[in-house]
Amino acid sequence: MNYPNSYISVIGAGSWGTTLASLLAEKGYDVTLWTYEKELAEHINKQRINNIYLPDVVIPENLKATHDIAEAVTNSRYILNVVPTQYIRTIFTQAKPYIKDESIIISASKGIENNTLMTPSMVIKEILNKPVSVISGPSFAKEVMAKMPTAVTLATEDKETGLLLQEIFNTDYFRVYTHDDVMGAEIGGALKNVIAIASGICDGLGLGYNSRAALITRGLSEITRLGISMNAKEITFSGLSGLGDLVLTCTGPLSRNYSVGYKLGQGLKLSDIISQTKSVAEGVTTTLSAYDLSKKYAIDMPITEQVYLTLYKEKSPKEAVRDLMNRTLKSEFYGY
Ligand SMILES: NC(=O)c1ccc[n+]([C@@H]2O[C@H](COP(=O)([O-])OP(=O)(O)OC[C@H]3O[C@@H](n4cnc5c(N)ncnc54)[C@H](O)[C@@H]3O)[C@@H](O)[C@H]2O)c1
Ligand SMILES: O=P(O)(O)OC[C@H](O)CO
Repeated sequence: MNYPNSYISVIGAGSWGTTLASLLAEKGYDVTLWTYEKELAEHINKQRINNIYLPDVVIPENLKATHDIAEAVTNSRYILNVVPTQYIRTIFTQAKPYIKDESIIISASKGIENNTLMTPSMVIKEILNKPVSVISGPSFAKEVMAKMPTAVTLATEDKETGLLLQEIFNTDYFRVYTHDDVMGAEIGGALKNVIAIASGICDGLGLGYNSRAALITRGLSEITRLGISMNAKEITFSGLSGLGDLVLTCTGPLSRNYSVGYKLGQGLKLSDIISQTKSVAEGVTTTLSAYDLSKKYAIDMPITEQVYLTLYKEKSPKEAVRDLMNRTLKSEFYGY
């Protein structure tokens, strides 16, 4: 199939970048996948396998990998960011001189930058001075790569770009819905990772299904409160990038964030858990940002606070659960 302006760069060859790059290559686009690791680009080009982040799955022949950021972005009409959040600023600053003015930028990363408290699209927009669209929602890479039915949100600042990107990403197993709330899509996608750590902790402690349902519901409540204060739309949090991704990540053992929490609940130390894998659990660093955002906007975020104390202040998971349950009693909904 031939598409006009069909060059697409995918920046970041973790499991999600590799999956989205493969999906686009299978649709017939000319896809270049930028890898942080030099040897990974060589391996993908020779063996058609991402042996570090997504082994056992064959990568389409028309996908080219490169470790050279200039080569990756120079001819591209579309540039898709899939770099873990804390590295986006460095990588896009390096890429900036080679990115064409007319390029369309999309971000698929889910986190909040530490210290600046900016979402991925805010970071990239600051560097490139252009609008950035966001693709988010319940989407485990392994399941998308296996072509299991998946639905996601594509949030854009303008409708025309939304319709264009919807056509580009949509397949018969990857259903793309347009939306206009970039901030809401990113806040939901980033903060669900924090609640997923809490959900994993509960399961690791063997606390049953009631606690998990409570965490999902009250987690959504605190994510929504923060999102609204950051000018996101309330309705976004009941959509795919909000509730949808929260449910998936809090209940699916495929989630890296849930798995970190589960191991913490079983008594392992955070530093040991992280050192055992090359994969990123964005919730670990995003917890710091989420905690800072709750203070900045004066929003009550009790689950986020307990995850922060557990990850960074050596509070035991059991004590965190006890303190969550023993807070001052209150009404479920403000104003009722
Ligand atoms: N994996 C999924 O199912 C999935 C789904 C949706 C969104 N996401 C999001 O996509 C983003 C990328 O996650 P992933 O799962 O593809 O990654 P991953 O955990 O599979 O791989 C880690 C990635 O980090 C990169 N990396 C490590 N050190 C780096 C550095 N110093 N500079 C730049 N890059 C470095 C690696 O090259 C690799 O691409 C995250 O924000 C994640 O939340 C992931
Ligand atoms: O494995 P996780 O916890 O990073 O979650 C992956 C995706 O964000 C799920 O939508």
